[in-house]
Amino acid sequence: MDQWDRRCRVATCTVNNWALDFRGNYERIVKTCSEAYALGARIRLGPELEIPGYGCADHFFELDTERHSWEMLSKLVEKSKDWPELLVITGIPTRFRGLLYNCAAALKNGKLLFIRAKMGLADDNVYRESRWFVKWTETFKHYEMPLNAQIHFEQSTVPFGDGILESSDNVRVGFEICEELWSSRSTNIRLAEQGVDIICNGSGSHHILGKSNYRINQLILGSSAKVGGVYLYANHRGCDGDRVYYDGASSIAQNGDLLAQIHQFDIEDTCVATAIVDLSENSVFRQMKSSDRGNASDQKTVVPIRFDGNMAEGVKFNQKCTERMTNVEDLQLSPIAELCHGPPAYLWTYLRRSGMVSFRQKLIY
Ligand SMILES: NC(=O)CC[C@H](N)C(=O)O
Repeated sequence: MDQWDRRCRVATCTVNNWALDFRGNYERIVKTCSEAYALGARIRLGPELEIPGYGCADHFFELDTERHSWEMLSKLVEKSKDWPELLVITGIPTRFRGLLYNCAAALKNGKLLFIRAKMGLADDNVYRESRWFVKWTETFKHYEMPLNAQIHFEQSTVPFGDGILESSDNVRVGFEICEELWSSRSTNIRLAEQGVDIICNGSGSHHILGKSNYRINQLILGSSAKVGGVYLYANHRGCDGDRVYYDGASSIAQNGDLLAQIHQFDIEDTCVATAIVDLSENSVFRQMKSSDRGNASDQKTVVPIRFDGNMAEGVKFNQKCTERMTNVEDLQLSPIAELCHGPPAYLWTYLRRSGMVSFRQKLIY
């Protein structure tokens, strides 16, 4: 049974992580978690495969990539005791039954809660995910996965697969990893049918002219306007391990409204955005659509993975919910503005990653 005051501060972030920079990536993740926590957030979402970096390419064939990622995850789980009320969602490759999955990991206050495996891989355009990963196919099914005893955790197993998390105060958190949103069978539909309050999408989505606006306006806002709920989207920024450029624009939406969006082409290493959302608004929004209520009532009830701690607390009684953004024009660039801001941002991150001090460009031919 829902409680009445269900306001909660949620956080998303853009992180300029680099393929195989395990320590640096860990530090950036810790920085964003600390910032989100200091701002009073109860959940912090990071981008896809955030721990090793999205663009590790054939390094995903090397066991060292998994091993160092899991070493960092173990450190992060320990570190999460510094933010006891914060649910941290990060990204990590995980081997289960001998197969490698692209996963989101959920952890809180020293405990690894769930490893959610990606259910639709990206192989179009510059993406080659099925070269390294397999997709998880068992909808809303998860298994107890034994943890590697060589890496320190205070627990010996963790649920692995597909599922929904539920806090002590019944806030439901679900996962839709990057490509799953782009697919016509988007996961957010069945998450909403299970009453999920907060949908987390950690992504590794690269820049193409106009793509960012499509991603936010058509996919994130379009989906959230259809199925309702809070949508947290986090994307990388920078070059990662590839020649492509990831263009951030991490955002927070609720019931079709944009509440926060991190700038597409900033050059900071990390950015955090938060919003105060009233989760009761999700119920009101969904209650209004009888067709979807009918669809939802047809579905079998999924037993959630419960975790300790309240999500809908910490917002003071006089703090208002974040209002819908009205200055989207400043954030959602025109194609000309994207052409002006994109290449300098790309050159900056490329220069920084290469360790050089400048570019040499012949001006006279
Ligand atoms: N990493 C992914 O799953 C990429 C998904 C999607 N095709 C995009 O370009 O953003």
